[in-house]
Amino acid sequence: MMLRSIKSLATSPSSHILRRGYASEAVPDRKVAVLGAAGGIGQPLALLMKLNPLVSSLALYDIANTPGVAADVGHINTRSEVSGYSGEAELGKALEGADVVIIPAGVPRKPGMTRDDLFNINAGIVKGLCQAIAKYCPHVSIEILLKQVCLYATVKFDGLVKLYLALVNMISNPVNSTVPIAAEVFKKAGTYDPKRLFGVTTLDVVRAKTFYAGKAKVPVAEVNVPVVGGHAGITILPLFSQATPKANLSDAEITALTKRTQDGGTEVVEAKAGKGSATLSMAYAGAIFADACLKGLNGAPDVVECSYVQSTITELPFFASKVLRCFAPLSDVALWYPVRLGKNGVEEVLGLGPLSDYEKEGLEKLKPELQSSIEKGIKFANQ
Ligand SMILES: NC(=O)C1=CN([C@@H]2O[C@H](COP(=O)(O)OP(=O)(O)OC[C@H]3O[C@@H](n4cnc5c(N)ncnc54)[C@H](O)[C@@H]3O)[C@@H](O)[C@H]2O)C=CC1
Ligand SMILES: O=C([O-])CC(=O)C(=O)O
Repeated sequence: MMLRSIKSLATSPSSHILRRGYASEAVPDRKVAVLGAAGGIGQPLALLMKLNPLVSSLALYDIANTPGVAADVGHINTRSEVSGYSGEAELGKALEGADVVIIPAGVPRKPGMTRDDLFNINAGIVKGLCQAIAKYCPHVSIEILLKQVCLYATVKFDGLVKLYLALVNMISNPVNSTVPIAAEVFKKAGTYDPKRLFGVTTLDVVRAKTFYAGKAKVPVAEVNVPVVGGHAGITILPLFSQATPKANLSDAEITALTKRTQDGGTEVVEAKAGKGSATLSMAYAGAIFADACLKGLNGAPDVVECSYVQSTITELPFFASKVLRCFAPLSDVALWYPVRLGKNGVEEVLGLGPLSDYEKEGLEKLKPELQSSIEKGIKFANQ
């Protein structure tokens, strides 16, 4: 069987396909689009993506101010070519041919607000952007099956044309609802592939690692902590019982670490006192997750990150957990847990592993809130 994937828009000119050819197999061309690129997260994220050698083309889109950000970041002497796109009329150009689309567009919290308080504004923003992604970001993949070689060297081919969407990294809050909104929009457009839609919960992992290292007095670079569930308050469930390196922390210390991880976003919102929420640490976390997606697309083995994806790990349709580097279909429920990433997006949604009694209790407590946020997103998208 000869299998060849031609990544390109159906509407793209053939020169585009050639430009994205296979001459440099080791580091393929990859286009990353950032939507909301002129914002508090968008700007440092644009900088970090410009520093990523896996990116060959960086498209920066916002409703305003992107030309300046693109000119600034574009002067950095790294591999990628940078282009800025401003206003809805340019959204299509920003998205065309993108392999990874990162969405930090929308309003951030102010003190006293929950992430869900952002729903009314951000749900509409995310819906509109996802409609554009569904329109401009499918890649055509042609699988050619070598059917038969007979005596006279007659060769028969069977072609199978498939549509694949770019990998979508959703940062905009409330993530617990914006990911289901995106899923519904893609379903309506006929472009939904659960392996290719991710809620970015990496910042929860980043925080859990930092707080654990401080408390356990272990080198932060060596720390691993899975964080599962969702991305708001008690739906964020760090699994400190699985943290490595192991440390002998008391129940009270684990409870305090859990609460601090769950309230990490609020800690920043309050410290910024009305000037927004986490931007720098979020840009860092977003860059880590996008890098994992690019590595997965490029075929690197064993790329595992936590992400909020469609999942069957629990009865909830979306759930965050570990994902193995890949992009294959999950099933009907989402919960945030580790996923393995690969050429197609999610290759495998990894299980939760053994939970402590405290974590089991946390898991049961988070389900009603997460379920209702998922339903709210689905309802909005179908109005
Ligand atoms: N997933 C996570 O862990 C985190 C998520 N967030 C969320 O990220 C979002 C962005 O936060 P910030 O960058 O601090 O906000 P910001 O207000 O500084 O930037 C948002 C940007 O989005 C742009 N924008 C608004 N509507 C748009 C549209 N239709 N198309 C494209 N761009 C549009 C704005 O012009 C602005 O430049 C918020 O919803 C925030 O809650 C923030 C931190 C962590
Ligand atoms: O707390 C917020 O509003 C922003 C966010 O999601 C985070 O920092 O985790």
